[in-house]
Amino acid sequence: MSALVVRVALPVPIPQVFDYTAENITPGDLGRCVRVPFGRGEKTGLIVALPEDADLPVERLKPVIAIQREAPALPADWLAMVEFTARYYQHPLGEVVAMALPPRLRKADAVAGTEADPLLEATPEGREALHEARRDSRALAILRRLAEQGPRRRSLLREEEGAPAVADALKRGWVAPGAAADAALMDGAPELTAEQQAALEVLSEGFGCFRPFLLAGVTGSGKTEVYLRLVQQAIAQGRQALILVPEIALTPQLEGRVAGRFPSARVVSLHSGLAEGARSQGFVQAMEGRADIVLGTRLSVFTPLPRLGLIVVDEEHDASYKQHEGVRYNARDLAIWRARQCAVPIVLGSATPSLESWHAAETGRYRRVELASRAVAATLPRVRPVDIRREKLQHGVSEHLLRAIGRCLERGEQSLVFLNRRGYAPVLSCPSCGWVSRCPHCTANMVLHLTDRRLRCHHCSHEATIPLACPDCGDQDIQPFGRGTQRLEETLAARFPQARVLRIDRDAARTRAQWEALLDQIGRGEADILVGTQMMAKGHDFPRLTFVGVLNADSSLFAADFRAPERLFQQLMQVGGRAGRGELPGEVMVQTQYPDHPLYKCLEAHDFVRYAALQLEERKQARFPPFAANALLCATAPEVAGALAWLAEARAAALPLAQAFGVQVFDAVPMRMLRLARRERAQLLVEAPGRPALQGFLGAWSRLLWSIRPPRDLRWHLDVDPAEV
Ligand SMILES: Nc1ncnc2c1ncn2[C@@H]1O[C@H](COP(=O)(O)OP(=O)(O)OP(=O)(O)O)[C@@H](O)[C@H]1O
Ligand SMILES: [Zn+2]
Repeated sequence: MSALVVRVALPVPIPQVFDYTAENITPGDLGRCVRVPFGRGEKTGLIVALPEDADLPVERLKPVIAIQREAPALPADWLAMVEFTARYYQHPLGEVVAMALPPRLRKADAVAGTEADPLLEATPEGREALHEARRDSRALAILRRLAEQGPRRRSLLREEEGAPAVADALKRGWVAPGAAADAALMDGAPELTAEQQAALEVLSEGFGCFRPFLLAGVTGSGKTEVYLRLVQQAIAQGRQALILVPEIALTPQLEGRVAGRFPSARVVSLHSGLAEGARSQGFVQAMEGRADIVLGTRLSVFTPLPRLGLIVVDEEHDASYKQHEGVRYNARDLAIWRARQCAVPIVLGSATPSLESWHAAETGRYRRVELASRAVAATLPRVRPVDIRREKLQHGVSEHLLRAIGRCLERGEQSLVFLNRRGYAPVLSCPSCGWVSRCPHCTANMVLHLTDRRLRCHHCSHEATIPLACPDCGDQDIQPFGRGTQRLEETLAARFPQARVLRIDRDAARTRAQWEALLDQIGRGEADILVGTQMMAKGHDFPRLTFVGVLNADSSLFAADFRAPERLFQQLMQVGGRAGRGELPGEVMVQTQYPDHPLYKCLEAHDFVRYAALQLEERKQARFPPFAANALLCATAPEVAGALAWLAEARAAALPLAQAFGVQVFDAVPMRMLRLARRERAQLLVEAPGRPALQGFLGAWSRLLWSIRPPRDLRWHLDVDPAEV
């Protein structure tokens, strides 16, 4: 068959695909990258359809330049997924493809590593040879390894023992490819607790069909162990497992733990810190079915997996699953869609599930499985609010908290003081004229960083030197106001001169390597007091960490965003959950001016269920998600008036549609943080009774939006299911 027309998704910011002609096209070319003329230049895109007819007369179409046939074509289910993403998030398909495909594949140069990588095992002849051998050889060393450790990937053996030795052993018939299911071999797994075992039994009933589970397990309950057993079962069935983890959690420690557990499985790890080549290679390995486990952050939800058998989303509530720029997708939600599409079970795990998932479990859409106790520790840590209304704080820290740290030090244990604000002080100000260090480009203050002596805007990264005197009135007595992690570190070091104080925030861990080094240092016990931001809040497991103190939690208690209390509760439960995970009991103190606030009461009682019920009731009254579905239309311009005017036009276009779909389109408003990086911002909210209504409306509305010609300096985007409103 030689179809003539190919339909191509190109990375251009318009919701359109483009037709070209090509010769000798076969159905196998669907999903291949292609180079085409575009405008005055060339572009690379993906063939997304082989239509019978083009939208234009065929003679007016241009021919493609080249089709990349060396690399495998993207499979149909992958195309279906990017098409769904484009449709659901109202984003041009070509840009979704460009985001989801690793650069090397996009560039249409071939990616190495298409070779098969079988699991090798010792044959009966091999075992005999091992017994009879009198002289040692490299090939025998391979046999010994296989006899002791079970089957192993050929590529791993080549790395360990050298390629000639592997070839030699194969030639002699001592080793041979074994069954794929051998990759399920598990190493060093602890025996499950009765509770973990019970959970595993329920979850494993899900294999073979679409079944969404919510694994609600308290901090330290050993959810990871349960995931790993499930992964083992999936691999034993000859299937692949996809494990999604939050941005900050994917460390070599976790990679090592998973790879170490499955010595003969191929584990592909995907995250944003990966070099282009490594990402492309992992992607291809997964796509060709050679990877058994894909472990990765949000983007890896787009990894093609022909033998997919299980999806796990760890810490499913985590904000990093939602992308905040470009294609504003939520990887957890796409993972659910994908599990349904591939008819596989999906496990969403968390100690503090998102209210969306919790509600889905309450209403029976997801099946809830619980782990109510910790795996190792006898109890959950004791949590106490510290009332700071009448106490004189020492540089922001209460005496209660300081004494608890002191006791912890005496016992030789680690403590963590959590303050979600990096830098030395959030602002520099002048006491005589009221000048503050504002960012010239944003509605925000510039943060004082003393380690490198700079003022820095955390929103646009604008930097300035620290003035010696007030720029407005010349007063030399300008002062840092408030505190950040650097100042807290200084305070604690002064109070506990004998202690090793270690600060962990984005400034201390700029690169993945620095972040790793810090975690190793803590793990080796080379720090007594940790000062950390949210980077330290989740996932970590340090058995000697027994005390957690929290500063400045109140600041998000009355925030304007309706999700702020949910996030605060999750964050406090997660950070508190770092205490007392091993044999030693843990303690948590939260400084607050509102010790009787229901949030702190629920936290004290470790009562997620009650807090979730309270929050869901409020959401129901106010018609917030999950009792409604939202979208935001956002516009930015040099002046907010321009953004508001365009949004008003967009709203006028929406009104007739809104009525038809039963959705409400609110007036455009300037954003709370009006200026960001020299642009002013406004948005309008769309509220629908549910996702189907919202989707129906957005589909029709966005077609109109693309047809309203915006002023040249205006930019706009839609955010479907926004994380913040
Ligand atoms: N069955 C078990 N026997 C012994 N140790 C276990 C068992 N299950 C888990 N552990 C250990 O308990 C600790 C907590 O487990 P894990 O980190 O998986 O918990 P989690 O539920 O993911 O916690 P969090 O949500 O707080 O991150 C780990 O050190 C883990 O190795
Ligand atoms: Zn700024």
